[in-house]
Amino acid sequence: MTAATPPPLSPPPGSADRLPTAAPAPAPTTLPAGPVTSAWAGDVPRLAARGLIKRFGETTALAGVEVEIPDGASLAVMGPSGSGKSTLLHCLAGIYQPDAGVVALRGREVQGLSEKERSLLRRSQYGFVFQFGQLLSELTALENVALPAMLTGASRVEAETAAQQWLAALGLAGTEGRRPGELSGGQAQRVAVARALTTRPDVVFADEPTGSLDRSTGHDVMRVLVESTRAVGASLVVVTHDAQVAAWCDARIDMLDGRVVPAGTTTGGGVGPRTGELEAIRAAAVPR
Ligand SMILES: Nc1ncnc2c1ncn2[C@@H]1O[C@H](COP(=O)(O)OP(=O)(O)OP(=O)(O)O)[C@@H](O)[C@H]1O
Repeated sequence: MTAATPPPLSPPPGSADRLPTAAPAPAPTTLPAGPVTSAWAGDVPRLAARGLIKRFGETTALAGVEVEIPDGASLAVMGPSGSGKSTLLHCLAGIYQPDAGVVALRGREVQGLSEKERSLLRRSQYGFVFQFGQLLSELTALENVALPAMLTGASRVEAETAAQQWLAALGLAGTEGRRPGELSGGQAQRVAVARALTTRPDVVFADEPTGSLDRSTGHDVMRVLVESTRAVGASLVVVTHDAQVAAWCDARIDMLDGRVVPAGTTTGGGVGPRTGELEAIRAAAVPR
C-alpha cells in the first residue's frame, strides 16, 4: 500500500447532486412478476425477512429472524461472534437459501429463486462491500468499478464513464489507473463503495466494512457509505461489531444465538472492552 494522502472527505452535504445519474442499461429483473406478497401489501419495505431459519448441520445459525428495512434506510446488525450476523446478511442477499422463512425484496419473495436467478438478482439489484474490499487486484480502480455495470449489460465506454463519475464523487479522482495494492485502505474501501453503487442497486450489503481500517479512516468510510447509499436511494445493511459504526445507521438490531434480541443487550464483541471504553478510561486516568 502507498502512504497515500487521505482523499478529501466526501460526499459533502448536498453531494447527491454530484453523484452520477447515468445508469447502465437496465438488467432484466429477476423479481417474480406476480403481485406483492399479501403480508406486505400495505406499506411495503424495501427488504424484509419473516421467520428466517438457517441451519448448518447441527448448528442453527438463524432461529426465526424477522427484519424490515424501509426504502432508503440503513440497518446495523450487531452481536457477538457466532450470533448469526453474517448468515443473516447472506440470506437477505440471496447468497444462502434459508431452510425456512421468507425474504422479500419490494414485497416480492426471492428465497425460492434458482441459483442462476439469485446470481442475477445479486448482480443487478444488490451491491456488496466487504471487510477487505475484495477488489480484483489485477484490475485498476476504474476497471473494478466499471465491471459490475458491464456484467449487467452496459458497454465498456458507458460503464467506465459512469465509474469515473462515481470515483470522482467519492473523492477518488486521480486514482482511476491505480491497482488495489496502490491504494490506501480507506481509498480501497471507497472504491468498493463506488463499485457497489454503480449498478444503482436496491440494497447495499456491507459486512464489517471498516474492520480493516483505523478508527478515523473507518469513520470516513462509514460516512461515505451511509451518505452515498442514501443519496442514490439504496437501502443499506451493515454487519458490524462496532457500536460507533452502527451509530451511523438509522436503525440497529442485535443478534444472539441466531435470534434478534433487544438492542444493547449484547456486547457485540465478546468479553473484551467495548468500543471507546479504553479511550474513555485512559482519558479519565490522566492526572489532573
Ligand atoms: N458455512 C458454514 N458452515 C458451518 N457452520 C457455519 C457456516 N457459516 C456459519 N456457521 C455457523 O453458524 C453460526 C453463525 O455464524 P455467523 O458467521 O453467521 O456468525 P457471526 O455473528 O457473523 O460471527 P462473526 O462475528 O464471528 O463473523 C456459527 O455457529 C457458525 O459457526
